[in-house]
Amino acid sequence: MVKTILSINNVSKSFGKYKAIDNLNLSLQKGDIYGLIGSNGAGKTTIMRLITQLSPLQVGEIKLFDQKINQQALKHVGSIIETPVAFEKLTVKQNLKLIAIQRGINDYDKINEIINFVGLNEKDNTKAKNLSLGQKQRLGLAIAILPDPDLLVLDEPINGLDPSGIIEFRQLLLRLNQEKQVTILISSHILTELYQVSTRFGFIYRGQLIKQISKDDLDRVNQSGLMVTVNNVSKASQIIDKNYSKKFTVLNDKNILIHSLNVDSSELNKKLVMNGVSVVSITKEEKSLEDYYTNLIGELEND
Ligand SMILES: Nc1ncnc2c1ncn2[C@@H]1O[C@H](COP(=O)(O)OP(=O)(O)OP(=O)(O)O)[C@@H](O)[C@H]1O
Repeated sequence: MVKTILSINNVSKSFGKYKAIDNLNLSLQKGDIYGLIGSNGAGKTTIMRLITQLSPLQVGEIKLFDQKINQQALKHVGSIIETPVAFEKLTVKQNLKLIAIQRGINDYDKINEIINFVGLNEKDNTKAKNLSLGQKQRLGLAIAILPDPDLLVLDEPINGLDPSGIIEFRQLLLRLNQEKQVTILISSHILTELYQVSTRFGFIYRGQLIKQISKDDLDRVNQSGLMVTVNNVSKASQIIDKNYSKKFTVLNDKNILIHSLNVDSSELNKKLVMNGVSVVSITKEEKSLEDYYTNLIGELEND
């Protein structure tokens, strides 16, 4: 059964006369890794601050685990929003102990388990202020997951990480999601990375959710077809036209794009070669999340 973890209903938020969030509706189902995408100032952090009650709700309703947000429900939410929350003068272990005391967690073995999980075992006695940026992000994640949250809210958690740090952080998130069934709301401007972790995407534009799409649907929409590279496009296009009832576009003197992936490329290859066309390649042409986002925003800004 699909279980709704978070639902944001008709939420608006203004700062003075400026409407930062405008009648937003969004929901997360259990197991989602929901990637929140939008340009600078679109409203992503504001949404996350409203969910975690760092910012008071003005209009609309937010439900966590099917109840109105309250302190009890928030105990099941971990977050990294803006700066990580560690105390600089405390060590990694002391920071986690403090959170354990605050949250009434008596099982101190769990602290070591989490330190291992986020890969800070060699730094457990290092003060937070002496950690590298990536290690600080890991400590932030450790603090967020110590209370075993059902929902993690992560605002640009991979900012500033080096390439291997990004890969490790991604693996941590996927493990949390798959092994501990944690639902995750995550924002990032690194769309290639967001694409790799997310199961659904929400696009925020000027405080509004302008589009929501699952990864499967995105992949379907983004598969733009088969790119056929040949030495003779006019002959090749006649063969394609004669044998396939598919739309295609001759892009230049070497390339033809067939607007479908539902074509057997080895059969096509054989037909072309048998008719004297020499085939350089036939490749699947897929667009990226970034292409999708750029198109979406481009359409809005040209309206
Ligand atoms: N406390 C505040 N007072 C006044 N304006 C605010 C406040 N917090 C946010 N805003 C405004 O609300 C809008 C949304 O900001 P928000 O931080 O949510 O954007 P964002 O999508 O997270 O952007 P970024 O990708 O740059 O982090 C911005 O125009 C911002 O200036």
